[in-house]
Amino acid sequence: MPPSETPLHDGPQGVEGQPLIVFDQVVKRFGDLTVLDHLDFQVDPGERVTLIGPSGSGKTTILRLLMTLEKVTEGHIWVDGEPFSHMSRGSALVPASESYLRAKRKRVGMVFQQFNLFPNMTVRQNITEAPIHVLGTPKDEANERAGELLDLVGLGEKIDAHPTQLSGGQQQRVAIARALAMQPEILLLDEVTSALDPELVAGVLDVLREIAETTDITMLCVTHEMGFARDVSHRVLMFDHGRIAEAGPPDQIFGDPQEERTKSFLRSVLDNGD
Ligand SMILES: Nc1ncnc2c1ncn2[C@@H]1O[C@H](COP(=O)(O)OP(=O)(O)OP(=O)(O)O)[C@@H](O)[C@H]1O
Repeated sequence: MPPSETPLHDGPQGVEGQPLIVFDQVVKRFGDLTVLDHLDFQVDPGERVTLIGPSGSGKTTILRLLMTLEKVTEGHIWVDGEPFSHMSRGSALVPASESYLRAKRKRVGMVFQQFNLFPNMTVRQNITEAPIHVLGTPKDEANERAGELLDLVGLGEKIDAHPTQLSGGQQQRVAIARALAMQPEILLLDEVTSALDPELVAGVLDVLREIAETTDITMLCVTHEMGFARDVSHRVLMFDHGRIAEAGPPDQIFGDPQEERTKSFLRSVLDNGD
């Protein structure tokens, strides 16, 4: 799916043919450190985008902004034509309030490197907690959906287990099911296999491949798993110092990169055996 050519300037309107996510001149600073530097990019509905680039180039910060865990320093983020980092007040955009962000956050699911499951809850409770308490889903319906999602990630028989009884790969598959239980339009994946023993990586990637193939969820994925990125993404963005150094379909970025920074980054990843 090609990236949308829709211009940014009239304010995206959330109609068919418009991008789902727009970063418009986004700057993110932590103190004196500029992590994202007037960043512009767009993601279409259903598009799967992989973010690659050296450590510290700002990839995780992009996901955290979309999860509303960070706030932009300058610029704007739009989702489905509506302000995401800000909210409208009359004709002006003002910084978003916590309640506004909480409502927006429901559209986005994130899976982290560390699985972050609640250790005192069963697998079922981990998955149904947010749908019941945030979305108001009836308990029976949430339980039924938890069972379906656990089947999808191949863990149907673990519904009453506790996270400590599961391997890292199984915990991460539960974390994927938990993110999907909120029925997000956007799924953010941040190095989801980095904390796993090598033999557990393939099982998690297979689950994500299946989700990519069988749903139209929009995915933004930070990963060093280049084979996976090549298989599932429509587009790869190579970041360097908070800007996009190169962007294109995976065959081009991995097979025929144009920028020296992309070439040296890919060489370093391959040298590390990833
Ligand atoms: N809360 C924070 N406070 C201060 N500095 C931060 C904070 N979060 C991130 N940074 C800094 O911002 C820079 C970009 O971090 P980010 O995690 O987005 O990079 P990354 O490209 O995802 O790197 P990696 O591949 O190592 O995860 C880093 O220098 C990091 O130390």
